[in-house]
Amino acid sequence: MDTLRIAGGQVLRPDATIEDADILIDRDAGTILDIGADLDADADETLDAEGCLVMPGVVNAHCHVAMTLLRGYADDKPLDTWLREDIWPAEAALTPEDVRVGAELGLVEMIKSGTTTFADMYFEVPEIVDAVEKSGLRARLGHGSVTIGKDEDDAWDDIEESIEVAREFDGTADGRIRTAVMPHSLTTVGEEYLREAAAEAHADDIPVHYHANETTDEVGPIVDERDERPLAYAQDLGMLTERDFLAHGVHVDDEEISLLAEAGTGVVHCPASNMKLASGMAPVQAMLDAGVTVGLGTDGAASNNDLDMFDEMRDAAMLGKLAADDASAVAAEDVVNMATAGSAAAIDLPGGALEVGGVADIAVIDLDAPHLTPANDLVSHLAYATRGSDVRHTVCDGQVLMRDREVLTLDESAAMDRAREAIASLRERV
Ligand SMILES: N[C@@H](CCSC[C@H]1O[C@@H](n2cnc3c(=O)[nH]cnc32)[C@H](O)[C@@H]1O)C(=O)O
Ligand SMILES: [Zn+2]
Repeated sequence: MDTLRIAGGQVLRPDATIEDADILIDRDAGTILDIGADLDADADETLDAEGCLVMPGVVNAHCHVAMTLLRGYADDKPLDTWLREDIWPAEAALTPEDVRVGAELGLVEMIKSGTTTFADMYFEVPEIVDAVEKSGLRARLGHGSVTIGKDEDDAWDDIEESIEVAREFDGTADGRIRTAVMPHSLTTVGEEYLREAAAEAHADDIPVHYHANETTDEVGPIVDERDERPLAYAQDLGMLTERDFLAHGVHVDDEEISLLAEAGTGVVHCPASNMKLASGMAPVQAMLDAGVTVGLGTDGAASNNDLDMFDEMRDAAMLGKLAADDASAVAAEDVVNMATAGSAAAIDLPGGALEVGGVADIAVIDLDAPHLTPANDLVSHLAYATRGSDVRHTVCDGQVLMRDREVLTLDESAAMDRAREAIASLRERV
């Protein structure tokens, strides 16, 4: 058996306690063999974790990873205007190669900041699949479909593509890639298309992922036209089941929160994007209290503007308190849980906890930094003080993706060079 040992660190356990322990990993199976003191010194490879906190790899449960190319491309506008005036015209000019370049840059950024798993909605998905396969990360990928403004044939083609892509790539990259059917949102995709997408996805046991209740501009028309809240509409469409997950859930009322809790549908909270686009404050504590599965996501780098999930944890804690008008709301342990086990549960992928027999998806945080000193409470530090750049090693599925801050599976400087070239050429075309 080929083994990897992570030695000498402090390990964050699923109950948020911290234990001095080594971790021994079966690299062939990609799973954790043991967690404890003085494990096998003869392991095939050892990662030093002296002075480090060893935690589950972070799970970014909602992203558009190739949007790294559009980082800083258009800022300081609300969602609808930002998409229509800037983002959609730029995206219309992206080539498959551009998406590949943007995705690789984003994957490097994720690996460097301790993210081992993510969920992604974009287009040119085969390029993203290839990049994820090469990167060693775990992901749930899908093609985002929009039908408004399209004739019927084009609209059905876009929905078909989402279904086909989900079927074709589910289980690829040795099972690290799973998929979802991804109609963009309840307002940008028409009713008959949503119904069909959900039925086709569920017929193959594939989840549906979409944006919902992100802005009041999006909720208003649904309520006016249908005299029902968006999530009641989603339930009627068959896309509010236990396997489905939605992004944002900012403007949800108490009845919708109950619907989510009863249905077991995951909600991915994206606090930075919600603040930047001034979309609103999600009632995260209320959702947690109701028993909703809540995960955490960055959304795309054009509305964030990075893919650092440690930033996101801090934002979630801060915004959650403001939204609840309660400093005890969305506490440190809650956000760490949201970014790990909560996200993994929402997108239904393994990971989010360090347990014997579980997947070896791990981030090792270097605690030897002024902003992490003194170590009064390491869970507090993860939520409030740690930065993605504090990550020293990243392991996914038992493979070392970054060792001593060097990314091993992708070429970091080449990814940056290619992104610079791609955006220069895009700016000439748009
Ligand atoms: N096939 C679609 C693309 C859908 S992919 C997912 C889309 O979500 C967009 N997006 C990024 N962030 C957000 C957000 O916060 N809310 C809604 N859409 C977003 C992103 O720019 C991308 O166009 C088309 O015809 O353009
Ligand atoms: Zn999004």
